[in-house]
Amino acid sequence: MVASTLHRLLNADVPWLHHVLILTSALVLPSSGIRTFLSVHCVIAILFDTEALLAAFQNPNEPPLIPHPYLPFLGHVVGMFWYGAKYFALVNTSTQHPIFSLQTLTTRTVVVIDPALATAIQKKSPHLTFYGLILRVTRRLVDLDNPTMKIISWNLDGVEHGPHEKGLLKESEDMIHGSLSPGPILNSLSTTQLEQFSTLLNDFVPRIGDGQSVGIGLMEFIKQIFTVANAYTIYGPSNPFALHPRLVQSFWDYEAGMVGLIPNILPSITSRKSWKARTALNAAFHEFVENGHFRQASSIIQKRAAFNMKHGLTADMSGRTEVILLFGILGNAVPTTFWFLAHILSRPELLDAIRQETSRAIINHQHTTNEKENARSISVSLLKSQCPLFVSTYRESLRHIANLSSVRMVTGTHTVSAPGHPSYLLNKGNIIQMASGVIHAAPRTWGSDAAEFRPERWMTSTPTSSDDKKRTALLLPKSVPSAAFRPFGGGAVLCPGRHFAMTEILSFVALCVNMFDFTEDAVQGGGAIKLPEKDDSRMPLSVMKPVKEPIVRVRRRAGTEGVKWRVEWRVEL
Ligand code: HEM
Repeated sequence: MVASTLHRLLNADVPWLHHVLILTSALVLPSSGIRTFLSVHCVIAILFDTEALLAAFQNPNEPPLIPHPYLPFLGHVVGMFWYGAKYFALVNTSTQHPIFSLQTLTTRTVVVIDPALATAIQKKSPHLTFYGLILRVTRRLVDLDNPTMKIISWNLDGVEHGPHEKGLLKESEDMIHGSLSPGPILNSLSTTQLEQFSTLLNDFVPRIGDGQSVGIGLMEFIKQIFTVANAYTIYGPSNPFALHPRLVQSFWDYEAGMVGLIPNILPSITSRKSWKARTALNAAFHEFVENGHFRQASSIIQKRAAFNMKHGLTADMSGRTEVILLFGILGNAVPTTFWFLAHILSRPELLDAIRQETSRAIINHQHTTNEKENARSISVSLLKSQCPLFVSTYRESLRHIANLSSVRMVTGTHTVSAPGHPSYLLNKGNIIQMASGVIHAAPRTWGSDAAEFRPERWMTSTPTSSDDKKRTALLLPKSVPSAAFRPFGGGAVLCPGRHFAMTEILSFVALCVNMFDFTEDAVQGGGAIKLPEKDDSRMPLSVMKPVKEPIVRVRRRAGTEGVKWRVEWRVEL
């Protein structure tokens, strides 16, 4: 026992020689002032080595603790705030462990880098909770009160009252997952959404009057159309944004400052813009519920309102839960669409190839003498089945921007194992973060060109026949495990909106590239759009944003100014 303690002490990453020298000097030096100074210095120096000592004494089966080099307990927290999502990549570069842990104040954050371990950890388990953790954040994001938290948290993971007793959260979660799975409800939602896109985009640049153009930020353009269309589709014609159009701006002001609301320290001062916007959104959704506008909304919202009432939520709190759902609906879809479009527009050759490829999905494409007056429809099912380069570019865009870690909290100490790895002990109270950003960029998984944006990465390398059109888009490139592509999470917590998202994003971008020419605004020099830099230094709540959005000029494509476009859900040739 004593020998093992000594062994661990000696092996700890602690400069013992330095400490011993200082301590000895402190004891032998004649001046009491210098002695006190050196003793205090020595105590402080040893305190600064606390994490190295903790690492030396940790259970060898735990994921290795990476001591912060300067500041114990706080250093990694500051690092995460300072460097945002790329902090895990920075630590990983210097350590190269498949899994490691960081001391963060009183808890340990376990960072998972290896997809095989992520596969093992993300399985449904009685020892791990997702909602237990996420609810604490949600509460602060939309300002829920104690009685509401009590109702929502009832039998959260089916532990207190068994898995068959459904509380509000479980009831709502099951309903949303069911509604957004392939089937009639999803088809009906997508149909409404695509009609909305068609209408909004046809009106965006007027069809009459050749050469008209609109100048707008590219992200701004997508925010406008997506917010209005999704609000109509999900929340119906009397949705808060239809009644109060200024809320579109409020929603994105709120979204931009959400991270600042999480500490909940005087948010009306420390995160004022976001807090003010949230106040307006909460009030509008309160009105939405109170006035019964949810009765004209999608079946998802009608059912949610009924569950909320049954479980005793007030109209005010019920409205607030919609604000967070709306963030789930728009928060990732909008920046994903931005990057997908920006990657295409900034590569003229890719744009040409995609215009050519997506023409396979355009129907009613009649070459009459009056082509300008034609109506044209894009079929989503044909986009998905006949346009592999387009689909592959969508997936590659997601790989490049999705750096939100999948999180879990350990509720019971247990071990996990995966092929090729020793078993790892996860302790109760550990916070797990599966580091999607690091996993999506690993050359080990994606090849030596992992850092490159390769639009065709997800296509079969050879055509399945002599016809190049027969190349198809893959769900995953060869030899990439499914846990290595995780923009929609993984395992027990998978985004239920992924099918809806793919349909809306492919449709919107196909409409944009076929209807419009986008150039950089003259103030930015005109010409093809330059791909903006990714902002990877924020604590993410969604996929990455650009550091600066390009300002663009949008014109109808020459020769098709009068065409009325539609995008349709299920149209086969
Ligand atoms: C490209 C677009 C999208 C991306 C990248 C995305 C990503 C994600 C991720 C990663 C999660 C899991 C959260 C986590 O592990 O922390 C999630 C959850 C969720 N997403 Fe999405 N999402 C997208 C679009 C959508 C859309 C369009 C909807 C709704 C129509 C939606 C609804 C939801 C909901 C309701 C949850 C919570 C799931 C639960 O509580 O079990 N998402 N999304």
